[in-house]
Amino acid sequence: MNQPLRDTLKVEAKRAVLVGMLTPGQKLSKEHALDELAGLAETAGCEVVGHLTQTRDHPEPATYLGKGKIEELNQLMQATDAELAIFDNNLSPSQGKNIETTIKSIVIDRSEVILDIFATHARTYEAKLQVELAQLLYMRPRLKRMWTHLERIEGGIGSGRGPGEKQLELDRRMLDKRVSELRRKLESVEKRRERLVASRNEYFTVSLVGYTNAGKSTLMHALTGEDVYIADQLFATLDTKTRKWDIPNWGSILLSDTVGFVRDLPHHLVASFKSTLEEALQADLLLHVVDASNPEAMQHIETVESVLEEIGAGEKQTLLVLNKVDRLPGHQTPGTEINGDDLNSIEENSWYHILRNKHRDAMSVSAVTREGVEQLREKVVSILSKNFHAIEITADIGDGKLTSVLTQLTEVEQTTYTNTNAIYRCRLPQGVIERLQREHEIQVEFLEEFTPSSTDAT
Ligand SMILES: Nc1nc2c(ncn2[C@@H]2O[C@H](COP(=O)(O)OP(=O)(O)OP(=O)(O)O)[C@@H](O)[C@H]2O)c(=O)[nH]1
Ligand SMILES: [Mg+2]
Repeated sequence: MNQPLRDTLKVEAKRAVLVGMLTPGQKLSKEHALDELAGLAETAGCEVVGHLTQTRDHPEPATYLGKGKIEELNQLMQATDAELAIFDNNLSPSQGKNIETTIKSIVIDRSEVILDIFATHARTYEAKLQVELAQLLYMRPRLKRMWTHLERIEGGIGSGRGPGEKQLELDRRMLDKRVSELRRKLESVEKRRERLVASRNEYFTVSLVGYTNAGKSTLMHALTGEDVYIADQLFATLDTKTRKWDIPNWGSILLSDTVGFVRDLPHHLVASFKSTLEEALQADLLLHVVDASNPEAMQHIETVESVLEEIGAGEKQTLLVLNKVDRLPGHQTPGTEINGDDLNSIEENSWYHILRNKHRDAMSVSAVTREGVEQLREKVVSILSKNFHAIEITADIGDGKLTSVLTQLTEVEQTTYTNTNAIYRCRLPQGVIERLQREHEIQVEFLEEFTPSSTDAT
């Protein structure tokens, strides 16, 4: 129905010039400022044929870059035979339009590239709905410009004057209709997922979160041995995947892999993916995976923390995992134990040392060589175990399901029966206790030894 419109968001193999602005607060050097955008553009299928940066205090309101720089961009586009200019920041609809008018080529911004990658990588029904919704919401204020793209592609329908207002109005209405349809469909998928999540409540849950390409899926594979999709590309994983992680003599954890984050994630995308992420964020613990071999690691951590904040998971218990230590300059001891302070071989003053000093509780691992993976496993177990409370559960004797859930979750230390009730003594984390209370008719009493001493003397 709105096929032609969606097509204009497709980046496809195109020769592209990357454009960025260096503002005073920016920590990146001029040479590396556009590295990430290049990665995004290539993942989207573009061929990068040129770079252009401008150092300025503030963007120009109408055209983002200064007038002279736009002219320079124009010349560079011609010299490199580029069809597309990709801006590293997000452009307002009118900035995009103004620049396009001047350079007479398609202009896209960071959001558009990310949306395009998401659209290509979406596999599940839900992810596809989420991406389409985000794309339509992004397009809505830019419809007029999308039409000009289309005209150019199809050789100028409407003799360059753009579509009539009537056509635009029709498109807008069509788009709004599709948006509400998508929202409705997503709602019903979400309800179905909520039921699924509820049925998993017997297990402890841990979620892997982090910047795109940090190695979340690789770590998931290293921990669970299950096959997952791993690729050296941005946003390889879009759908939350959950695998069982068995820990011998302890129990099982459900480990979820999630979509990666990136700086300036399009707002609509965060909103669309919020429900998928929320599911993962119900977890008892988050493992925040960082590519410690990337000089940008510190900024990546900040980005991830602010997205977590935005989706209401800022306060969640989180363990930082510094991954890819095998790639650190000076690293040379595969197979040996590493736990932070032993990494003397790694250059002093490197960003890795700064990272370690700032995050002393972080675990260092390599998901590829598996160094530190065993220690990570122990740490996760010890964190989860620390949350345990000693409790006494009184339940109806007829609740057989509760007995089987409890024996899966924990070792029941003592079971006694009265005529009507079964009383279990065991240890469980707070989150699990709350879930059991929601799902079963039970009374829970916290036993002295593990709860902080009560002021209420009985
Ligand atoms: N050298 C090295 N490479 C790693 C390590 N962990 C992951 N990689 C590589 O990093 C790339 C990205 O890994 P993924 O596991 O797909 O990363 P991800 O965080 O799941 O990425 P997205 O799904 O795109 O968000 C792949 O090429 C991996 O092989 C590691 O510990 N050491
Ligand atoms: Mg992944």
